[in-house]
Amino acid sequence: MAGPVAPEEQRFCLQEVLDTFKLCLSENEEVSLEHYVAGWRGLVKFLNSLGSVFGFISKDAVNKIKILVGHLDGENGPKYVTVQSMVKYELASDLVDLTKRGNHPESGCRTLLRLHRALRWLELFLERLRTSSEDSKTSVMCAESYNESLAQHHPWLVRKAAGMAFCVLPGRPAFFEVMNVGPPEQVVAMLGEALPLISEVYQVTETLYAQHNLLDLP
Ligand SMILES: CCCCCCCCCCCCC/C=C/[C@@H](O)[C@H](COP(=O)(O)O)NC(=O)CCCCCCCCCCCCCCC
Repeated sequence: MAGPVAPEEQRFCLQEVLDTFKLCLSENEEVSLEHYVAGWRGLVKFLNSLGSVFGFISKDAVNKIKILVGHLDGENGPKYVTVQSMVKYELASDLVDLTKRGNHPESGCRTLLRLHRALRWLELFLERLRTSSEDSKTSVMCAESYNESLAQHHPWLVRKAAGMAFCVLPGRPAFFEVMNVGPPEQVVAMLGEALPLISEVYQVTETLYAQHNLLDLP
């Protein structure tokens, strides 16, 4: 017998979230900020479903999402339609602190950069999950991915706290279950489809930021 239907937010499926990253890229390789933010919202929901230990991480992500939504919904919203237009607009209008923190601590450029770096972590972690075996440890895969990416931008205390949170990640079977995609083979297949799209969004943003020397924004 089928159980009671879970409320909408508990039934979400990671595939839908990863699919939003597909919507991010337009034909001319521009990254839609609205879809980018929607992708992150879904990931945060997933993170929250893993437990309150991850609260400090999701809180920071939510803050960043809010800042970007504020720009999107603000009076200059049309300038924030794509990451490309945002970069162009904020640089041309001197709205970015380029070398040290100053008058623009909430620029779209520096805020998105934080999520962009986290997207690299996601790419590395999902690739490890995809190629993992039944007895692989999610905590180890997560820590390795973090050390190769985000950790390089975090101070000691944040790295320590993140490392502690990783330890309580559920094991691979339970983790796959929370993803709510289906049996492990299906999770692996879904990841195989989603990953190239996530990498592409990452690469396009990375190239854009590199071209404008924005990869180290304070
Ligand atoms: C599944 C386990 C999830 C582990 C998440 C790994 C990422 C660990 C990041 C730890 C960040 C700690 C919070 C503090 C961050 C800030 O200091 C720091 C710098 O900001 P600032 O320059 O404004 O000060 N912020 C950041 O680097 C942004 C972090 C954003 C992290 C978002 C992580 C979302 C994770 C989504 C999980 C989805 C997993 C899906 C897998 C199937």
